[in-house]
Amino acid sequence: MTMVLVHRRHSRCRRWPHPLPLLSPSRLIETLSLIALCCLIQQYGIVGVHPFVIGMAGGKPGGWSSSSSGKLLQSSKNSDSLSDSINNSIDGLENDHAEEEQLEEVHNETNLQQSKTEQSNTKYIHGLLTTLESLLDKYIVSGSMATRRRAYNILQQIIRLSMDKELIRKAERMVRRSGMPMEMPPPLPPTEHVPAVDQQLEDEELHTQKIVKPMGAMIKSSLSSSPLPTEEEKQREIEVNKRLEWERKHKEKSEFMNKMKDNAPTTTLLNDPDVAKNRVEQLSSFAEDKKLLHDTMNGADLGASSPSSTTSSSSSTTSDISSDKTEPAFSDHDNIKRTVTDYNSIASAKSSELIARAGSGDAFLGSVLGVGGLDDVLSRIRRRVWIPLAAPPSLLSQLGIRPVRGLLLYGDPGCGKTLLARKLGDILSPARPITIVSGPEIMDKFVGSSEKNLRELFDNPPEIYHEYKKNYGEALSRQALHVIVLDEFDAIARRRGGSGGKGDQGDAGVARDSVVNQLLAKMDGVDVSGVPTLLIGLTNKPSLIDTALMRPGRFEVQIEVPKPRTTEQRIEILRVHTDSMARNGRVLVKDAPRDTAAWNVLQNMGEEGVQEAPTYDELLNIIAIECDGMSGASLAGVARAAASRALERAVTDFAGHLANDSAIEVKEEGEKRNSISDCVITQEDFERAIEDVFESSKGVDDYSASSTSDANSAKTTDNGAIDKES
Ligand SMILES: Nc1ncnc2c1ncn2[C@@H]1O[C@H](COP(=O)(O)OP(=O)(O)OP(=O)(O)O)[C@@H](O)[C@H]1O
Repeated sequence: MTMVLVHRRHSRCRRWPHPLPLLSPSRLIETLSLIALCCLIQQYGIVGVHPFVIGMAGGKPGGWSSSSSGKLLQSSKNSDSLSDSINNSIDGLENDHAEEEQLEEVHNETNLQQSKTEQSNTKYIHGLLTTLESLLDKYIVSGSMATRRRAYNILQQIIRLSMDKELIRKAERMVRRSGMPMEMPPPLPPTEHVPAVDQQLEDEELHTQKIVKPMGAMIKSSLSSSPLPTEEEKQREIEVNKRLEWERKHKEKSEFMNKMKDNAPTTTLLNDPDVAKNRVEQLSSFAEDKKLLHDTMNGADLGASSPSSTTSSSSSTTSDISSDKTEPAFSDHDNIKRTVTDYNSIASAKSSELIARAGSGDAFLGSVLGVGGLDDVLSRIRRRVWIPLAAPPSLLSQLGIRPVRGLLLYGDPGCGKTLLARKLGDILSPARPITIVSGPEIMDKFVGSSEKNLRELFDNPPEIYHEYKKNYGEALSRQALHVIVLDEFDAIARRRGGSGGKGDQGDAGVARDSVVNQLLAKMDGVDVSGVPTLLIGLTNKPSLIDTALMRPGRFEVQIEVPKPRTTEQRIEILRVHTDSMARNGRVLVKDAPRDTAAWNVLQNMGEEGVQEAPTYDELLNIIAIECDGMSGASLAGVARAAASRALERAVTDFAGHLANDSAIEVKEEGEKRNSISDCVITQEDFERAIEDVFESSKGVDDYSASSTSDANSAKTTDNGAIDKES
């Protein structure tokens, strides 16, 4: 038996344990099978073991030998084919290894290249992500459509190019968090100019002009070439001439309008309300002219839109001041100087004029407004908020003053903050309805939605009232003040960064911070295109509001709406809520109006009863003393509860009579009376109502006490933040 050692040239293969795994499994099986076959045939024993080939030798010594190349050399006749096979196998093995090494190298190179590509892709995508982030920040602040378009394009690039799916997901998360809609933004509005498109439009316009103008001329020339024009043709010629003249005039107007859009504003503000009104009306007349021109150019009836009819229709819609002018609007040279800014200034002057009218005289008196015991508060609001809004804008700009943008009303629950804000809205926003929204309504569970809600609140003010729209049109729509009342303001304006600035409110805290940021941005007027807006924030907890919102220029005016402290204040509130009953003779008082229910009841009580009854003022005084410590809402509750006691008595009585078929009692001769017509509220009703309200509002009053201490610990400065006394 001979030990045959089969070598491999490759040094790596000489070590033990050698990489049998380098052989492909099929090759290994083939080799082993051949060796086993050899063993069986020649009946030799196993003679050699090699790390990668188990060699078998047998027969005569020297019948098998090893070569330097590691091949088995065969000298035996019987074993020719076998040794060939084995040698082939070994050749195959070596070739395999060479191929595998080559493959491995190629593979490594590819891997290297791929990782380089991935790295540079990741780097590029990170760049895009940074751009996207800054665009989204801008979008959160401005809500601008142009920014949204750019951000959307960047997002699409990331989705298209990123090799790393995680980066795509990250980009999408960023977009969702910003509140930007994922869908494609609407196409560019016509006001956004693209030079190439503009050029094309210009070319097209020139082309159309070429077609339109000769058409009129053609008709004219064809008419003039006719030897004997008929009556109809003459009429037609007049119409054509009129039309050509009309086109010329309106072309001038169009050029003027374009000039207004392109050029910088040139004129001063106009404060005279009549002039302002006139100018705004002229603008609307111009719009009408333009529409008629458009209709005519599109084939509307020539006669109906003839120059004479256009002028008369437009002048008939203008004010009486302009209607007595013989010259049509915009015909004199001065008008050419007007710009869009003029109309905005005029409308702005008109808006302040309307506010001035609404708040003049007794408008700020509590008794007129229906708000009791808050005359101090009302006079402060008048001075700080109404006066700058009612002043002519030109005067304000000369004085360097801007109307306030935010008013914070704070105080205990039920002290009349919402009531006051509503009434103020009527004075401060006479041209359009006010918007009242509760803080929690703005907050949305979806990331970015709260900011969006807030933006929409500012960006979509209600339309101005019809009569103003009719008279002053779009210009006033842009300039009339929009009053937004934010009830439960602390829900959206809480201090950022969680309590103590540690950001311990988790995701909800982060979301709320972003809402405050949005509010700050909106209040700072980043978006100059919006209508002027006054925010009125209402809260029971002023100390929770973010301090950045309190600085001058934002919620600059902060006023406490307190509980009624004196008997007089409570009397005023009670008077607001009982005035109607007393005037209608439903309160049993000595000075009840004649021939009312109360007066009739008094008559039946006799002289003594009348003497005992209090007057209306005395009754209010008695109740106000007994209601010490109550809020405005509780006092209103007392009035309601007393009335319902009297009503209960009367209805029960009446229903009983109905059941007995005696609903109508004859009290006196000829007079038909029943318990309903005798329904009056007595002093006793009020006293029992006070007990009821005290009983039912016990918990609320406890809460009031605690929040009073909170409010009291905060001291208001007239123009600035709320300072904690501690
Ligand atoms: N000063 C007041 N004069 C007349 N009525 C008042 C006054 N204060 C409160 N009321 C009555 O109480 C009701 C509730 O008041 P309001 O909702 O304005 O209080 P609030 O301060 O906004 O309370 P909250 O902080 O709980 O929202 C009012 O509708 C009104 O009928």
